Amino acid sequence: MGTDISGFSRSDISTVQSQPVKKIAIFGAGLIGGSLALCWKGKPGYRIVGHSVNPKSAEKYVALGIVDEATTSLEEAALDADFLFVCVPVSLLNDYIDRLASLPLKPGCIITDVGSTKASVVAHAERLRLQGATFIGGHPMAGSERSGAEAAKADLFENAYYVLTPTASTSPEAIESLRELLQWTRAKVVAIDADSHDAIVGAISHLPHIIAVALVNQVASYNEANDLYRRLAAGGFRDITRIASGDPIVWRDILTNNRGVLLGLLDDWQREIDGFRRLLEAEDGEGIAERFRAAGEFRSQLPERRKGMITSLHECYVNVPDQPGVIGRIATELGQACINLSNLHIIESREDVPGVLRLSFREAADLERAVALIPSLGYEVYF
Ligand SMILES: NC(=O)C1=CN([C@@H]2O[C@H](COP(=O)(O)OP(=O)(O)OC[C@H]3O[C@@H](n4cnc5c(N)ncnc54)[C@H](O)[C@@H]3O)[C@@H](O)[C@H]2O)C=CC1
Ligand SMILES: O=C(O)C(=O)Cc1ccc(O)cc1
Repeated sequence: MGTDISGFSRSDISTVQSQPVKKIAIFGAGLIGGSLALCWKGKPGYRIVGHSVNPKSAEKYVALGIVDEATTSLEEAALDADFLFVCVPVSLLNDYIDRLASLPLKPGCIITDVGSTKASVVAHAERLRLQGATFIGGHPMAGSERSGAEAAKADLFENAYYVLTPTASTSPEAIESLRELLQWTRAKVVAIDADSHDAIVGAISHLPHIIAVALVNQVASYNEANDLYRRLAAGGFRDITRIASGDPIVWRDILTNNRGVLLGLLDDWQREIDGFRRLLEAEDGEGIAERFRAAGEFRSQLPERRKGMITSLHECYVNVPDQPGVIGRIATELGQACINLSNLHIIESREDVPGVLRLSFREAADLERAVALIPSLGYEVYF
């Protein structure tokens, strides 16, 4: 079986060529909506239509090649669509679903969303009793601290979990049809109920985002008196607080929407921290060591690294001379060696870190290959 450069096989093409083209409407093609759109864009049998309230954004979706067409008309995007993906911040989801439900949608179409919380939107859609359409809550559990259409990537969800939250009244055929479409994301699709989703994701994603932001703000306040805090924070601190750079509006909406769950989790967090305080007050070194042992044991049971919530980046620093063309050369050589660079950052101050270029990779294997290649180009690499 042959495979073409966009990754689909000839048998995929012949299967879909005989079937009518499926229209996929994406409402809000930002990081997540845009990345989903790219999973189907250019594949035979799909037409991707982007919607934005902002005409400039709609034009940008087409210019970036994320969608086949874009419109500012909700109705135009929704009409005849087989799948409608609502990819806007959580506080807007219910309103979008209300407005879509008021339109003469294609019978049998599936409306889904990508919000990071699921209970409220699923309950809202259940109450609406959609006529002829099915709503299935969805959450692709991969992302990044970046946002907007420019950050969209076709492989964002590869190997990640994609949670669907059907209810007792969702037809198995509709779930199957959405699952089939989501195969193009190469994510692992799982179905759980919305309340369990919010409890689990609250603990493994939302609480860590709160902790990261609190930690950064605590250190920022010390830094007001002494800039060394910031300058020495380039290593582990930088890594564990990466998620504090998430989009403020997206995170405002997620945290306020999952408020009930988070208040309970913060009580438990307070108890954990108070436990540490008591161990320190009692100078109980063995107690502290025991906490590290318990954490290490559970952590060693986590699944192998896969893209998911709080994916860490793999980074190295490269020392390069201040000459024109050097950065371009490194990027080109990595590209030619098929090493996927996820970000390249020029560091202004040489004092803080061992090199002036920071290269980030999503996969550890790409970092390893870059670290092996770069010295052969004549540059020192640190990681
Ligand atoms: N950021 C992440 O890593 C992840 C986010 N999500 C969820 O995906 C959804 C979208 O988030 P991102 O793609 O990260 O955000 P984004 O900021 O990249 O994209 C948001 C999209 O919504 C549109 N939008 C924003 N405000 C709007 C308004 N007032 N009216 C109409 N459209 C508006 C924007 O134009 C943009 O197209 C959110 O519900 C979020 O909870 C899910 C998984 C991961
Ligand atoms: O950047 C990271 O590692 C994240 O945790 C991204 C993320 C943010 C929100 C989600 O609902 C899912 C994933």
